[in-house]
Amino acid sequence: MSPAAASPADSDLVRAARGLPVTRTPVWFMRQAGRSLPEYRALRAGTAMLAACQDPDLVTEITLQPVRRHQVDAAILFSDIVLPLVVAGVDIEIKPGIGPVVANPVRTVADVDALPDLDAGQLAFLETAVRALVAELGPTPLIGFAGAPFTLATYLIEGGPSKEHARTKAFMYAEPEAWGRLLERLSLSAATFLRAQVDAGASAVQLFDSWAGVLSAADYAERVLPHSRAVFDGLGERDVPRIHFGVGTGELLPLIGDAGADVVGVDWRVPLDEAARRVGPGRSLQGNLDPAVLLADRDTVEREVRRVVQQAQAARGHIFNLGHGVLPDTDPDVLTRVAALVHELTAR
Ligand SMILES: Cc1c2[nH]c(c1CCC(=O)O)Cc1[nH]c(c(CCC(=O)O)c1C)Cc1[nH]c(c(CCC(=O)O)c1C)Cc1[nH]c(c(C)c1CCC(=O)O)C2
Repeated sequence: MSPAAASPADSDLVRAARGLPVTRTPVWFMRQAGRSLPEYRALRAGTAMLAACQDPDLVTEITLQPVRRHQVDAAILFSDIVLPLVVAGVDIEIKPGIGPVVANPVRTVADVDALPDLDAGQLAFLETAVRALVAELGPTPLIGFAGAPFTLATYLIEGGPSKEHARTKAFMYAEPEAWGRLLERLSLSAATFLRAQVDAGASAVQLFDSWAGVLSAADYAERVLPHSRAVFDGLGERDVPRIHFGVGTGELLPLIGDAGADVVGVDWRVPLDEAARRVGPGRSLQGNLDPAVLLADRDTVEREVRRVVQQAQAARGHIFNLGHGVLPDTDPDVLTRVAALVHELTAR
């Protein structure tokens, strides 16, 4: 929570994303809502993940839990990257400890053409949740999000989580036209999903291209980036900062920015001073504490937080975050301490 901000548009998160002066470095954590919190586990008990994501009361409460507990500077909508597909009618289940599993993976050109499209009219539950959240959050911004076309394609084609994404790449090389159509359709549904959140009051958006780091820069630039750019372009004139994140994207950092981001999310592999050089001027950075560091002793956590804050001085603006999501075994008190430490170290 930014004590000085009167509105989310004037919050430290939005200001840092735009490279404007802040009262202190804003902090939030990817996967801040979720299994690290006992109050989340209690609330979720007996409700399937994707059902919870479509229940406005549960979405609102789960989204607020980490904001209350950790005093972070932003809420992120409780949802999932596969939700637009699920709402459109694709048979997907999120299996605990595994991730999204697709009943009928996309393996042929005909499978691509048979995918249902998302209609904005199917997102009333989402608008209800976002409006309730914005009212509850006051000056604290809500981050809306969507999965980027490539990362969604990996789940659709592999049928579930995968390490190498070999089937995905094989389809990309063997069926370039159908690949282009698939990513185009996924970009349309991601844009519809983001517009619904922003129009209901979200103050920033993050596009998760979690698995883009498995691609070469050349393939990413030619076969993926135009579709991620189309998602951001689909926001039109909506004046909210755009955060773009992937894991293992060290070689892609300049391109991740070029796709239309105000803020480039960086994992723990590239220090933020080096990331600032790769991303270039005109963009802020988000990251990049290794989530595994939170499992280490207190002194290590503090040293690593200080290092991230120090290296971030090379960036136009900095949003403190982890390099990827909170690990389920993380002690939530450590997250609370990290948020407080970042605030203390960076108070202007
Ligand atoms: C790749 C991806 C997915 N989902 C998401 C991504 C991109 C971010 C990343 O790279 O981690 C995005 C996501 N998923 C979730 C959020 C909520 C907001 C937040 O607090 O960050 C966000 C932003 C909730 C969730 N999404 C999921 C959970 C856990 C489900 C549960 O609590 O049972 C949560 C809280 C399930 C999920 N959904 C997905 C995976 C890999 C998993 C984990 C499976 C597991 O470990 O159980 C797909």
